Amino acid sequence: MNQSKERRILNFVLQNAVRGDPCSVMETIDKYCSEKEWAMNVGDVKGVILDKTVEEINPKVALELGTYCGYSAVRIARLLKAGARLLTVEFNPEFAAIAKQMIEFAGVQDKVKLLEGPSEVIIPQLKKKYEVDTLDFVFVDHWKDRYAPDTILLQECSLLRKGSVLLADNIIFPGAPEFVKYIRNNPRFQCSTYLSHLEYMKVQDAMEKAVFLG
Ligand SMILES: Cc1ncnc2c1ncn2[C@@H]1O[C@H](/C=C/CNC(=O)c2cc(-c3ccc(F)cc3)cc(O)c2O)C[C@H]1O
Ligand SMILES: [Mg+2]
Repeated sequence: MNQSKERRILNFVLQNAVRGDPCSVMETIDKYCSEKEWAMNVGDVKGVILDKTVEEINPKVALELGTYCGYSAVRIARLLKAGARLLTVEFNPEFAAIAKQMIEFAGVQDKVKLLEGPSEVIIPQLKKKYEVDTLDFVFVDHWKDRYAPDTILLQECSLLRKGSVLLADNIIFPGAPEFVKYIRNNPRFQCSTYLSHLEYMKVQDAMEKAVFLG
């Protein structure tokens, strides 16, 4: 059975990146996806916005929705301080298996817990099953029509506290119009938009930062 693109990306990393070096893994994925096969990683341009946001917050507990191949999980985890952790959610078993290997190869597995399943099932389990009190940071990068319902679900599950920060990818391309409408008109969130470029392309994209006001 022929290999998937995601499997080819992982193999390229295993053969060309430096084991235990997160930056090497990120650079290798970015090289493959800009030169050989495009893939929907947050990438090196928007990745800098993600880095700056994580460094500013210095989260103890971070959540990612949409692991895919693990590129942003590695990107976020490399910046987490000792004792901090990233929970990342992925419901496609093939992607989860690839991401797991990517995260282990990068050497950040002690900071990352990959939770396999749909976000609408995992989010309500975070407090009891995964011992989360509240989330300091949430990177939203899964199916775009899930951004708004999951933001509402996070609030319903009391997982956000005053100052919790959401960062959502792809606000322009492919776009998440319901989410943008919901979050920008919601007095409980302070929003800002970071204009950027779609991963590996000259196309414009943006990320939305939303601070929960409690
Ligand atoms: C609800 C739920 N629960 C758990 N995992 C979930 C989930 N919904 C998706 N996922 C998982 O996240 C990943 C999905 C991410 C969705 N991201 C995208 O669809 C996406 C698409 C593009 C894009 C841009 C230009 C184009 F021409 C074409 C596509 C760019 C991006 O940065 C993206 O994140 C993989 C999927 O299995
Ligand atoms: Mg994205």
